[in-house]
Amino acid sequence: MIVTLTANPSLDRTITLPAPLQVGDVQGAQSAREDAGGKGINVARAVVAAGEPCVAVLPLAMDDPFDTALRGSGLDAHRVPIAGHVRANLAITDPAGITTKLNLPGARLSPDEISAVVDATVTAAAGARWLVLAGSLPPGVPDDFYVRVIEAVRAVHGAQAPLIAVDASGPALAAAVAHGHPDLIKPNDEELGDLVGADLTGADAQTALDVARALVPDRVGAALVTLGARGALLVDADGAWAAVPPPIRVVSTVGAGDSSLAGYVLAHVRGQQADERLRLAVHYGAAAASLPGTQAPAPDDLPLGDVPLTRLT
Ligand SMILES: O=P(O)(O)OC[C@@]1(O)O[C@H](CO)[C@@H](O)[C@@H]1O
Repeated sequence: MIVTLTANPSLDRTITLPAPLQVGDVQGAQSAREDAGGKGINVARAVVAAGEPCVAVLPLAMDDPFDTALRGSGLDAHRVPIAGHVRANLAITDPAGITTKLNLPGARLSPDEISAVVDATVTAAAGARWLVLAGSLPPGVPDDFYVRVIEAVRAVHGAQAPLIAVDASGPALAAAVAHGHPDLIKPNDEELGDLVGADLTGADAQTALDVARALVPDRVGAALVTLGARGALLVDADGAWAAVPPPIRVVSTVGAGDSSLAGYVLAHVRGQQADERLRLAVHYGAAAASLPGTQAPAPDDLPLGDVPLTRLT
């Protein structure tokens, strides 16, 4: 079983434009859709679509309209009651596959609500193979929140604790790497650069590897670094591999990284080796980018074509 925690879920509104976005202009949209989103929820949707059991933990008020979209997704969700309401994030996509994303801060959590989210995650993690901690932290939640969750899960479950993946950015990721020793992190090029104070935007796999090696395995068990259309890099204690996606038509890149993480975890629970985990991660990321909105890919959505892989070390 896989458990995900989304501390800051979002109702993802995607607007598709028939022409490139013109800032400051009035433009007619072609279509719109809404998905129950937030990084951990997106991971959970891809995992469930692949037939693996998954529980998604999230803070959610009883009367939140987000629950309608969440129920529609068919996820097994553990809702931790809070007073605030889920944010709505906006993605605007154009015919060239360029996405503009506007994210709101999210509902403020009180100290009691934060403790309830930690407790619910510890409970849900019993017997799980993976715990995926994903996304930004909402207002009121301190930067070391993921460290707190990791420590609580490991303290309660000991040797039976699940492997823990962290998909975050900025101070939340920095704290998790400095103090939590996650089993896996999944930064993109920019987030990895922020972590070490370097500009890695657009970097190739070898450059990203040189940076990631400073973290793996001393600070994190492994790093899956997504590089957008250039594919991804996997670094663990035993080696490093790079993979590139098959050709696709990009529709919406929102959630592609989440699907990559889902692909990695799915391959891991199926007993696949590091290179095959990376291959499935890249395949899932490509599938998500070829689907509209934050739609999570099912196995049938995986694009045809190879995912060429190179061993780097
Ligand atoms: O504010 P965060 O949590 O960093 O990002 C939120 C978000 O952009 O991430 C997902 C795509 O990865 C979307 O479902 C959601 O809108």
